[in-house]
Amino acid sequence: MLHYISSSPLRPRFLLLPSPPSNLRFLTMSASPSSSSSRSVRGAAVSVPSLGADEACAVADEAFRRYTSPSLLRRGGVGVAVVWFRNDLRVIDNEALLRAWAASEAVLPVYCVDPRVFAGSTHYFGFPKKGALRAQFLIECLGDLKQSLRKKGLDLLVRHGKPEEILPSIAKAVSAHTIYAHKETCSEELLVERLVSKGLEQVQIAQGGASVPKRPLNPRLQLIWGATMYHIDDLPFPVSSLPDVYTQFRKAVESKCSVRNCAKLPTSLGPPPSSSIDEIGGWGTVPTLESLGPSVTKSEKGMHFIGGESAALGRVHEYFWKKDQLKDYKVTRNGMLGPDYSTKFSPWLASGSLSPRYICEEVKRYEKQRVANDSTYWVLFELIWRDYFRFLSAKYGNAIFHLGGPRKVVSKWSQDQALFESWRDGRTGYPLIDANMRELSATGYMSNRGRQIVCSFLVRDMGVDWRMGAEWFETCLLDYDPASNYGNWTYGAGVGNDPREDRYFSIPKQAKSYDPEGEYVAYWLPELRSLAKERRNFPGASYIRQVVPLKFDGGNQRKDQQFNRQRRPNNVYIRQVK
Ligand SMILES: Cc1cc2nc3c(=O)[nH]c(=O)nc-3n(C[C@H](O)[C@H](O)[C@H](O)COP(=O)(O)OP(=O)(O)OC[C@H]3O[C@@H](n4cnc5c(N)ncnc54)[C@H](O)[C@@H]3O)c2cc1C
Ligand SMILES: Nc1ncnc2c1ncn2[C@@H]1O[C@H](COP(=O)(O)OP(=O)(O)OP(=O)(O)O)[C@@H](O)[C@H]1O
Repeated sequence: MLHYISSSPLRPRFLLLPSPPSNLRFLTMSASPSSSSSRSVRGAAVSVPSLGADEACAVADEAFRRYTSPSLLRRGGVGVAVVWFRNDLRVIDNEALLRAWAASEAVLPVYCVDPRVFAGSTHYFGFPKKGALRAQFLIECLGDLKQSLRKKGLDLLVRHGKPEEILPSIAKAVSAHTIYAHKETCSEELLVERLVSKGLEQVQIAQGGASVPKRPLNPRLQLIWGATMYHIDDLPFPVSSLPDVYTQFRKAVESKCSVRNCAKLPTSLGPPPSSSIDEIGGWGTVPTLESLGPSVTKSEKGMHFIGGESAALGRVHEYFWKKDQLKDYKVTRNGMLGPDYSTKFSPWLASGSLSPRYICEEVKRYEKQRVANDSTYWVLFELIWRDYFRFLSAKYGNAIFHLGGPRKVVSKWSQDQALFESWRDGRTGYPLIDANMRELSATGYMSNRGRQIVCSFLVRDMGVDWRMGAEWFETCLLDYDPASNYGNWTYGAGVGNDPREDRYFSIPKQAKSYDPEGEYVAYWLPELRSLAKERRNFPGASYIRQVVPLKFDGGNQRKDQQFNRQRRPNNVYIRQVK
């Protein structure tokens, strides 16, 4: 049984900044694939994926064809089933959608633009719950989902409001017997599941068919697991006994479970219950730029991620097959600059536009057709990390959001606003930190290497409450996912479930290893470009004054640097120096 604890009070605050339709963005933002990496290094922004419109459509169509299998599927249900889309904005390998289809004669897909998700504030520090870039990415996901559902004989009903208010009334209007949705694991989402269930208890629908008694029934909420590569039911232990060491978890699942196949699609998922759609006010529209507020200023640098399942399928195709990057992933994955050092699948995984099982099947296909090596395996290794954090969130419940983390570690933290703001805005005086934080604000993305470094700096060198960093990431990240975000932050802060995951990242050492020529910092901080390459990460007095000294300076600190000793934060313990 997953745990439920009440959610935070709502502090509504709309931050939804819409965008042009995704098909338009394919046209306006496409770049020649071969030039994308070098262009990003020189300056211009690149779209991810960087496929032209025709190519993107062809790739998505081909994937849909491969995952359509009319002969294997049977539809034996009656009446109407509703699909409540949440963080599963895809058609391929969407088990909730498929189950609804199999158990009904008509399917109604619904998405609720929930003010708690699109607006409101983060729990402790009141940052915007969803930054404009992620809101925009999600709008694109919804637009694409609507189009894909239409191609499959359905459509997407879009309503603004809370699911627990919308879904019961829709279920009543269309006489739905079941609402299918994917199960979540964190308390905010679990609360909504409970409220929807409760709301449905108040609804009575008459049963159809001559052979069944006419006693009215409540529609029910059927929750399905679908967020991870390994299915929760296939784990060799109950989630409550999940190992606290990642390697133990990984070895157990790799040796004892297999990844289930992606669910295949029928040729058509239709029809929708069209007769009742007019009665409930029509299909509604995906929020647009005009309807939802001011536009977001697009960064002229870095990556522009395109939302939606079609773009996700395009990125898998581009990274694995077209650019043939998969075979080198393990070597390149610690990079920071350009679109191709890592897969960039995370924004689509977080919105559910991409199934991790689809990635797994594409890895296997690549291994058969091209090459199988450490790199091809390593993408799966990383996806197991993602699974692990998701299962940990089910095991530990709200403890992953608490200051002491799952281990209830007691230590002193500062909530110094000025220090935090210098970190948030990329003004710490450390180019590696500032460049990463500026990339995050400008694009909604930061490399895994960057995330580890800025996390370590905030919690170790500044001694600032790690939840401030985690909540800022929650605001900004396109790939924000509560389990992965708070899971990684608890590790970085040394309060995670595994006491050994407690590391200090030395900035001079990281700069030398991962940005030896200062290309990354000079990209985001152009004022450093004129310096000699080896000085870009160590600019001394020619750059902003450093707001705190480093705990360990790796022997690279210049003697003439001025530190503001008053600001030196409370000590946090450090177990390892990396
Ligand atoms: C402080 C911090 C916060 C983070 N917050 C998030 C978050 O909110 N959402 C999120 O998806 N990832 C988060 N990560 C993990 C990781 O940084 C991103 O998943 C990764 O950078 C995404 O880029 P990519 O898709 O190119 O990754 P790749 O290197 O190509 O990896 C492939 C996939 O593996 C998964 N993965 C890789 N590393 C991790 C990891 N450490 N934890 C969980 N999954 C992983 C992701 O799904 C990723 O898309 C965080 C890491 C840190 C250190
Ligand atoms: N998906 C999520 N994303 C971000 N934060 C979440 C998510 N799910 C839960 N949380 C946050 O975790 C918080 C931790 O809950 P907590 O145990 O603190 O309970 P609480 O009722 O909020 O009590 P308190 O006010 O004492 O913190 C939740 O209130 C919620 O804001």
